[in-house]
Amino acid sequence: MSEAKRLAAEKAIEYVTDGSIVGVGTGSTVAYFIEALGRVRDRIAGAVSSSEQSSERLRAVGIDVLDLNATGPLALYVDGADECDPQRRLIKGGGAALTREKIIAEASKTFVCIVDPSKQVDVLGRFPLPVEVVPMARSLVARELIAMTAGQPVWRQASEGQGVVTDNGNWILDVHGLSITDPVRMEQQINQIPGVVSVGLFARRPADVVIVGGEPPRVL
Ligand SMILES: O=C[C@H](O)[C@H](O)[C@H](O)COP(=O)(O)O
Repeated sequence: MSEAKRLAAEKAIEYVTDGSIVGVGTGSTVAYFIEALGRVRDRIAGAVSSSEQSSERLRAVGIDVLDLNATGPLALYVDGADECDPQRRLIKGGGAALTREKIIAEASKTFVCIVDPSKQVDVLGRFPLPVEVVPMARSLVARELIAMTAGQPVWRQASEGQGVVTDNGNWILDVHGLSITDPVRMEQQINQIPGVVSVGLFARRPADVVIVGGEPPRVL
């Protein structure tokens, strides 16, 4: 699948406009995009990054990483996804970067999502849905998620008893066993639980364009 990821990432370069600041997501597909963006770095004014990992990769290819508070709205955001439905609604956060990704998606005029064909589904939910939570609310949020969704929340751990810590200092619950027939509603409901920082459903603000890597790439 890495060739499909690379093909999707390279196609996304066509959406980059001269002199712009590009929003950049996180993950293995985005790593190919950063590589490609590095080759055209003289055409752009810099990037806003959704994670420490991507910031490092961007700097390594000679791209300035800027603060979203200083840039204003962005023309373009390019990011991967864990799942994508036919309406371009997404599950994201497999790399724990969902909150910053949601912020950059909201700040951007055009959100281009780059995926390999394995990410396409008819109904979201096969991939466990990530929810970023304030650590003290982990159990509370897990109970509320069970009551609300009938799914099974699992605390994402780096090792036994050690939660994976997001770039924002929080923890992740991955909700298994969902079949998300109304993603907009589920996104709204989960966002209302006290202690939830954000949920990895991108339905209220779906991608504008999805590029599925292949020979040739398909644009949805
Ligand atoms: O938190 C991580 C992001 O949402 C990624 O975009 C997502 O997990 C897809 O990653 P990958 O391109 O590595 O499959």
